[in-house]
Amino acid sequence: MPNTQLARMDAFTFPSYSIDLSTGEALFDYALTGPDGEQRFTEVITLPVPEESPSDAAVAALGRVLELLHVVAGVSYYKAAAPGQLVLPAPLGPAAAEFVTAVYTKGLAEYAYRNQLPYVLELTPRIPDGRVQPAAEYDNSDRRPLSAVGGGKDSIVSLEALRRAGLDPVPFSVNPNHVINAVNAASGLTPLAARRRLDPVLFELNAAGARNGHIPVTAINSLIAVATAVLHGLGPVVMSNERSASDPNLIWNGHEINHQWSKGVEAEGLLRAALAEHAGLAEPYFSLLRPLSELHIARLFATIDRYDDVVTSCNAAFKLRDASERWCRDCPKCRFVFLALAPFMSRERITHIFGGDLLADATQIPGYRELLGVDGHKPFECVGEVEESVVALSLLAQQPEWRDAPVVTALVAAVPDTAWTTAAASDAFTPSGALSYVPPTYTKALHSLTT
Ligand SMILES: CC(=O)N[C@H]1[C@@H](OP(=O)(O)OP(=O)(O)OC[C@H]2O[C@@H](n3ccc(=O)[nH]c3=O)[C@H](O)[C@@H]2O)O[C@H](CO)[C@@H](O)[C@@H]1O[C@H](C)C(=O)N[C@@H](C)C(=O)N[C@@H](CCC(=O)O)C(=O)O
Ligand SMILES: Nc1ncnc2c1ncn2[C@@H]1O[C@H](COP(=O)(O)OP(=O)(O)OP(=O)(O)O)[C@@H](O)[C@H]1O
Repeated sequence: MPNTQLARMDAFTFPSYSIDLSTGEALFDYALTGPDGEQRFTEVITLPVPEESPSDAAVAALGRVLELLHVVAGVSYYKAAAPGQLVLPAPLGPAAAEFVTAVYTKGLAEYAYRNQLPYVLELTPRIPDGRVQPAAEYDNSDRRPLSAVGGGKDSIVSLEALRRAGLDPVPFSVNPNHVINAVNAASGLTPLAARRRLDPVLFELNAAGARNGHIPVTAINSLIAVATAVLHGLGPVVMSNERSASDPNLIWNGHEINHQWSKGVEAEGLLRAALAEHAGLAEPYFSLLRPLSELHIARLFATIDRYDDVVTSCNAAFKLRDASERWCRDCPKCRFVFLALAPFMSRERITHIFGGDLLADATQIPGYRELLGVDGHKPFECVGEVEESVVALSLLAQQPEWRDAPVVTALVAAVPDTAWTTAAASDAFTPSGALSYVPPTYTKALHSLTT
């Protein structure tokens, strides 16, 4: 379909979804519609099939979770045209409606900013009239947790914390790649995996110049994880989203633009409320690491060495095509994670993990200046706060092994005095008492690593 026709699309709809419980395959249909006709899409999400048939209560709760997933996974296709009308398939209660609205506005905020589409930030979904049948309560909070694994340091810290606390986690990933498979193998735990296949038509439209940009992928992966937990009779989904994920990159037209919005605490609270209201789930989902800074998580990761040969946080390794083998060593995320880990491990160990020493490479200085707030705004990537980077630098500047590294000396000279003052008073290693949804049973898991 030519882009001129896509540009005239005026509505996005959700024709149908279905699931085959014998294969775990769910089909989610979408349509962009306009005066020139419609463009249909089908996304295929395949859940792992449990050995034992799920109970009727689990099947009922699963159906409700999939209704939310159907709507949320539509963001990938909506963004190809960004029409003004978002026409939801069925009535929703207030909490589910608030969550869905936030996914399409706040979750697409970076996309709206980069494509200069301010109306996306104000989208109000059209919700069919009618009352939603209240969901039966489904309490699986005392079962084994499903722990999302992304292959990076954060999910490894959660997995080990849960294991040490005797909570017997089941690792879970969507489309596990070689990195995630290697992390799971290093854990020695038996994982579950779901598959997600975007409609290939989307890639054709992208190649032809359709609108494109970042989507709130964690919201999609989270709902797939919750669906898997329900289908397998497992307990809460445990994420590894840190406290700085809630902080925006910039403000645009009065709106916060946050690359990591669906990893943030607002999204977590909205998703929990939507799942309680729409699917009856009592304790479906939380982030174990929410009270911690990235720097604190890095310090905890340094105490665990069984994953050194496999851990990879670089997003380039997670591309659908042309993925890098492990760390690319030249992106904001590689720079930040190296800086955050370096104060807590030997130069030899970190060079082994990354396959190189970023702080010995002067070409990295401009990228580090952004992370330290000397130039530009916080990059659109999963990186910690400027303050955390300055605290890490201040620790390195005191260590004989690191203080003369070319990047460290250049950055120490570049950082303004005010930043050092702020870093000196930083609470980077004090778990935050602010909003967190970690239930009491799981607080001990966090304590097992932080104390
Ligand atoms: C790996 C990565 O960072 N991808 C982002 C990149 O996409 P790119 O085209 O370079 O590669 P692919 O990921 O292979 O995607 C190909 C196209 O497919 C579309 N698409 C992909 C996944 C999806 O769920 N929906 C889609 O529509 C899209 O059109 C791609 O062009 O740039 C894209 C545009 O900015 C980003 O959208 C890609 O991000 C992925 C969705 C992704 O998985 N990114 C995570 C690594 C990521 O950024 N995580 C954030 C958390 C953000 C959140 O709120 O959840 C983080 O860790 O901070
Ligand atoms: N493919 C995936 N399947 C399921 N969950 C995922 C996947 N990728 C990431 N996640 C989860 O999403 C959340 C955010 O991912 P993120 O990439 O920030 O974490 P990470 O890989 O654990 O650590 P790091 O920040 O070091 O990369 C984490 O809870 C992670 O476990």
